[in-house]
Parts: sequence; structure tokens; C-alpha cells
Amino acid sequence: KDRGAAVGMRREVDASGRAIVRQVKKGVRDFSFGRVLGEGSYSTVYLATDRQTLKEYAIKVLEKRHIIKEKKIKYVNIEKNTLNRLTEHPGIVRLYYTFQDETSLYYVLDLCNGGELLGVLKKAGTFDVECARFYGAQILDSIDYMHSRGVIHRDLKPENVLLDDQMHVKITDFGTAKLLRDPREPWEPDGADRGVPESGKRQGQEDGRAASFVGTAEYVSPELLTHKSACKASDLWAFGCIIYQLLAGRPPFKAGSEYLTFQKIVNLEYEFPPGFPPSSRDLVERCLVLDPARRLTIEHIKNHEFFQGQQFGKTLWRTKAPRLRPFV
Ligand SMILES: C[C@@H](Nc1nc2c(c3cc(-c4cn[nH]c4)ccc13)C(=O)N=C/C2=C\CC1CC1)C(C)(C)C
Repeated sequence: KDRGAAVGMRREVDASGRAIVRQVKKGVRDFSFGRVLGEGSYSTVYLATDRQTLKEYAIKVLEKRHIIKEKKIKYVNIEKNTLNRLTEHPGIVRLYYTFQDETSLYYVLDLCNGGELLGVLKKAGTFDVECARFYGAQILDSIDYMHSRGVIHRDLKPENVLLDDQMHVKITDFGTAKLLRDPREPWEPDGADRGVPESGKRQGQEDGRAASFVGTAEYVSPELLTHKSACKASDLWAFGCIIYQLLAGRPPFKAGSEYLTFQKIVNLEYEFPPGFPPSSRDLVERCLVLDPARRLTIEHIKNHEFFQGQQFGKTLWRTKAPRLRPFV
């Protein structure tokens, strides 16, 4: 049964006049669509309101013809399987319903009114250490949950970190995630299950995709560029890039072309702007390590001086988001 499917309860009267409640699936008609919130390469995300409950959602619409033409069916299935696996964490955008009509697929998701973290960062210029610590902690807590559910995001970047109306983090865009074999789920022979060795050692290209997929240039890990395979530590490389960018206002590796950016990454060519806070610098340096096996693990990062006194887990998600320092 498609756990992403929705069932709505509709009260009706049957032939003999008896009141019955019928389970029905939500459909396009159950929502009134608003403005476009974001455009992906294969999708458009709309603001939408449930006509019955008046609750607001984001609805991601994918055009079937375009997906088939571009051979992206696998990505669509991976995103849906991933969203169905990541169901109970405040830092992950939640999938409520899925349905389709003759032309499109529809995902009904959490609405993130704060938009993208990138936009907020650009407006602020840079974050102070307190803000970087709060958003860093929420992103790290979300990565921890993803990894515990056998999901490697593989394309973490400030554009994919959204904010809800409390200015809390909501990680999104799982079309390029890698699903590790989940011992609790039955093996899916259709290839959706991609057993990836924990150690991140060379992955067979049984699905072909792994060989071709590369995330966004500035945040791609060196192992993905050199060995064509990502592991959990690849998300922590991206985490290091994000912490650097929150404090410096720009990513550590950025050059005139993708190729030159990749060269900087594999040669670990980056420097800190003057005034970059020392303990933050130490954390970034221990995440931006070429060998994934020597990179800080999530536990080490949580215990790093940068996060001293920072709560993780439930308390973190009840904390009020710090005011963003306007750019001075
Ligand atoms: C990253 C994504 N952009 C966005 N994806 C989502 C948004 C979203 C909201 C705003 C926004 C809200 N207010 N102002 C701006 C701007 C961009 C958004 C949302 O609210 N809920 C779920 C989303 C995505 C869920 C998807 C993983 C299944 C791209 C660019 C790919 C369309």
C-alpha cells in the first residue's frame, strides 16, 4: 500500500438512507492552488490550501511527460521512497499525500514560509556565531536523523535548507538521495534499494545513476569527484561548506567554472577571510578533510567547541530561532 497515499473521510448516505463514511483519496480538486513558490528542473512547487481544512501546504507538481522524456522516473521514485522513510523529524520537510491525474504527479508537503536559507543569508550578508550555531545544529540534527534512517542526502546546500514560519530548518529536495538498505524494510527487488557499503568504499555502478550523478559543484565532496561514490561522510563535507558559508557569506570553494571549482575541492584550495571566528575555523577545517574516513563524525561535531552548550534533539526544536543580525 502506498503509505504516501492519503485517505480523506467523506460522510455520505447510502441507498437505504444510512449515513456512511467513505474513505476517499485526496485529489487536485481538494486543494485551491496559489502562487509558485519555487521551480526545480523537473518540478514546480505551489502554495496550496486544503479546501476542507483550510490548512496551507506546498504542493510539488511533476509533469509525467517531462519525467518520462528526461528518463527521471528513478529520481521520482527515490524522492518518494526517501520522503516516505523520513516521516518523523521536525527538520525534514514532510510528505502528507500523493496523488496524480492524467498529466501530473502531486506531492502535498509542509509549507516552508521562510523560504530558502540561502535567501535569508544573502539578505543578512553573514550570520554571527550564535545564528550559525543554531542553524548548524538544526541541519546537523536533521542529517543525523537521515543517516539513522539509511538516507544520504548527497546534495545538501543552503538552497535545499528551507525555513518554516518559526524560522526553523526544513531540509528538502531528496531526488538525488541515496537509500542504504534499511534492515527494517523488506528488500525491494525493483532496484529502489541501493545497498551502499557503510565504509563508502567504491560502489558498483549497478544502477548506472551513481556514476553519473554529481551534486551542486560548490558542495560536492572530493570522494564523489575522485571515486564517483558518496558515503554518509559526504553529507558532512557539505555541512562544513555550509557552516563556512553562513559565517563568511560565500562558499569555501567557488571558481569561474565547475571544472575550476572541482579542482579547488580535490586540492583543498580554500582560505578563511580575516576575522573568521577561530573555533568555527577549527570545526570547518576538521570537516573539510579530503579522506572521508578522517572527517569528523556527527558525534564529534556535536562535541566540538563550536557547539559548546548547544542542545540537540527535542530541546533544540523548541528553542526560538535567534534574531538574524542585519548586515552591518
Ligand atoms: C528546493 C525547492 N524549493 C522549494 N521547495 C519547497 C518549498 C519552497 C518554499 C518556498 C517559499 C515559501 N515562501 N517563500 C518561498 C521557496 C522554495 C521552496 C516548500 O514550502 N515546501 C516544500 C518544498 C519542496 C519539497 C520537495 C522535496 C519534495 C525547489 C527549488 C526544488 C522547487
